[in-house]
Amino acid sequence: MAETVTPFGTTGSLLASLDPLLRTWLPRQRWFAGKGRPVTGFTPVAVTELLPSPGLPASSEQGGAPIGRLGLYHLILRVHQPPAPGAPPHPGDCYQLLIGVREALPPRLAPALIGHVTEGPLAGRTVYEALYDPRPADVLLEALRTRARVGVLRFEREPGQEIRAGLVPRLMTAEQSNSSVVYGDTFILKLLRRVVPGVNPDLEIPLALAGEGCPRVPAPTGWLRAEPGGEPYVLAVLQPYVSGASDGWELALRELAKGEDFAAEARALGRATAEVHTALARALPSVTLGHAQLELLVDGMTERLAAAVQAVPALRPYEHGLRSAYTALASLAAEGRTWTAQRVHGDLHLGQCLRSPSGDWSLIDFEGEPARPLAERRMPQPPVRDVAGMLRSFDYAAYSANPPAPEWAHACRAAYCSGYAEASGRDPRTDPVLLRAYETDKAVYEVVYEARHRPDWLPVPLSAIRRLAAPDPT
Ligand SMILES: Nc1ncnc2c1ncn2[C@@H]1O[C@H](COP(=O)(O)OP(=O)(O)O)[C@@H](O)[C@H]1O
Ligand SMILES: O=P(O)(O)O[C@H]1O[C@H](CO)[C@@H](O[C@H]2O[C@H](CO)[C@@H](O)[C@H](O)[C@H]2O)[C@H](O)[C@H]1O
Repeated sequence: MAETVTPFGTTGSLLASLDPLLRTWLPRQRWFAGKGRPVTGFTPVAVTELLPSPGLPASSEQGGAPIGRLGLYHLILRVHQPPAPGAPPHPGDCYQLLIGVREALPPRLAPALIGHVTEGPLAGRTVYEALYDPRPADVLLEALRTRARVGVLRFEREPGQEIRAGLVPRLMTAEQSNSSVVYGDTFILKLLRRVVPGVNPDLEIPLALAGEGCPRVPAPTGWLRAEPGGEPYVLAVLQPYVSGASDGWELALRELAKGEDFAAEARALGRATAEVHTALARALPSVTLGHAQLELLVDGMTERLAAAVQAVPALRPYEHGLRSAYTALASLAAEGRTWTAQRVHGDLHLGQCLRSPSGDWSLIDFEGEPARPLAERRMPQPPVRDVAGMLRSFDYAAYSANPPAPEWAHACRAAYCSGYAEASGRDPRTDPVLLRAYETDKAVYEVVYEARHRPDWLPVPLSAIRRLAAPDPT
């Protein structure tokens, strides 16, 4: 990136001030994907001053008067880390940060502290995670409302969609892979954290579904893009907030705890999934997966299994049994069986389903599995892949209960498939080989995910691994 002159010097001197603080703060963030490896440095991809720093002259580019005693910087930083053991060298992931600068933090912002700057033009000031602070969060909404362009940042709003000024922001505290701010129960802004150049499915898919008039997915109202160095990034998406909604995971656990059946909701979820798939098949291209593509699919699954066994040795006794799910699929492909592939959700589970107070289900978060490369996440896939994700999720709920409730999972899984069949005319259970292969692939992914992020949960996907490796012969 070319050096940019800011009121306190160059982007280089801003980064020099932040560098030692970010090295310790960044790895502690839930959304930081490179945990377990030290941060060894940063390269700026884009640095944008949104509000000038307190006590420093306003930037000539910005031109505006300093607002209060708050400085606000938008950063896209490439984070350097040594590669994971056995992985090839990597230039480092890029993260989006919104950094506030104040002379001191009021107590309500204490959890947002990044650190105190000791050197350079910002010496003596405090830097913090600005999304906690309503003022910077308001700056973002106002920029979307007014379709602002600041430096490389392009704040855009869907034609015909209005955003009311002055909605009160609050940062969501839920565990998530990105960071979201809710504005007055009217909108939710998701700020993507690990960003990659290219078309982001979290904006692409909801926009395509909105174009089809599909009511199952909140339609984007606005978004933030940037094109530093000619590479396009989607950085944030604003959409209507489903006020008073509960997610499917919370609801499922609540019903389980009461010993209640969840089959009616599972059936409604099956219908909602099928409606989204039908709209996606209309909106975006489908392809036929023939022998060559299916071989690639099976190879991918087999490689992920091998990598997972390396990462989590507890999988080793089941490797052979699990692989039989993939060889069965390869055999069908060799016999000439083909499947239609289309754009899908890609990481569908109960937590991605919201039920409004009126009982309608919406699907959210079309980013796909964050660890997979963007090109892979945007590839057409058989819709059974999402079905498998949901079937795993019912199983997850049932096996995280004490005692486990396999009958409950069985009823939900059957009801979900029936609902899907009612709305689409295709019952996923008529495709058992593909379904088992995708369920196996998902369970393997979950084992690695839990080993990395929530080791206490590892027994939940491992119990499914045991069943998938030795399926009931009936
Ligand atoms: N449109 C919405 N209305 C209400 N709540 C939402 C909406 N979109 C997201 N949420 C809430 O925000 C949480 C995180 O959103 P999500 O898109 O899954 O982010 P991430 O990719 O960071 O996990 C969801 O679990 C849900 O509780
Ligand atoms: O939060 P994301 O959408 O990025 O998804 C990741 O985290 C999920 C957990 O929060 C994880 O889902 C797994 O646990 C869920 C219960 O917490 C369960 O409903 C899912 O079926 C199970 O896969 C998901 O795999 C991961 O990508």
